[in-house]
Amino acid sequence: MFENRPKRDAEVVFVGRSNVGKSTLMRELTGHSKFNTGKKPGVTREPNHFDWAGESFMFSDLPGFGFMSGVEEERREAIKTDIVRYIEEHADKILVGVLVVDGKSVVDIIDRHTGEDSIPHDVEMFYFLEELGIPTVVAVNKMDKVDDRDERLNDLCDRLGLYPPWEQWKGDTIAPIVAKRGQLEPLKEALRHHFHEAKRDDLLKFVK
Ligand SMILES: Nc1nc2c(ncn2[C@@H]2O[C@H](COP(=O)(O)OP(=O)(O)OP(=O)(O)O)[C@@H](O)[C@H]2O)c(=O)[nH]1
Ligand SMILES: [Mg+2]
Repeated sequence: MFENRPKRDAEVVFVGRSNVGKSTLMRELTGHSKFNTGKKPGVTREPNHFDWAGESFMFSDLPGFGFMSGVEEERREAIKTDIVRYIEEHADKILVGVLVVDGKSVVDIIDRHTGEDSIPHDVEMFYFLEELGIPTVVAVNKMDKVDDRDERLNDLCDRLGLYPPWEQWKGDTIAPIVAKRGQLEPLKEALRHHFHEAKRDDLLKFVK
């Protein structure tokens, strides 16, 4: 599983539920249209790596996790296990993990899945990246559909254990974007911040 990974020493991975716009985001970020996007969740089943000849860097769009209509529970669990293994295995190469969420629905989904002994996928993935010591940016996508912007973003911070107001996390952790329209500057800014922190200013050109 996931054996098509090019050998690169620096990588940014995109993770998130199915249909949140990961592939759209990759397409906009790289200016490349090879990524399949679609209305139907579960479009991406294998990682999509975007690398450059002669460069040590790549972006990787990992498959979506969580509910996908028409995909069996067992298959969904297998995809999630593969994602977790992939990240663990390549943690030393992963400079930044980008958790992509749908700004309109993420808080409701988190609240719906928070139980006595269950933790929602998005929150779990955020903590998982943190535990591995991978700097994490939450790309809050589809902000074009959100009216109560500040309230939504503050609620999301609260659910992720980040002390509100959300503005405190701007620039490194919380990045509201509209991938569909190429409005990605907050995410690019956060990526530049983390590249710089990792002493990889040579990579800034990929997020200009
Ligand atoms: N309103 C709105 N829709 C968006 C935005 N970005 C992506 N979409 C739409 O969301 C749907 C899913 O986009 P994808 O990029 O395929 O999502 P994905 O996360 O790669 O999905 P999987 O491959 O199933 O994991 C598409 O219909 C996109 O056009 C956005 O910023 N705003
Ligand atoms: Mg996709």
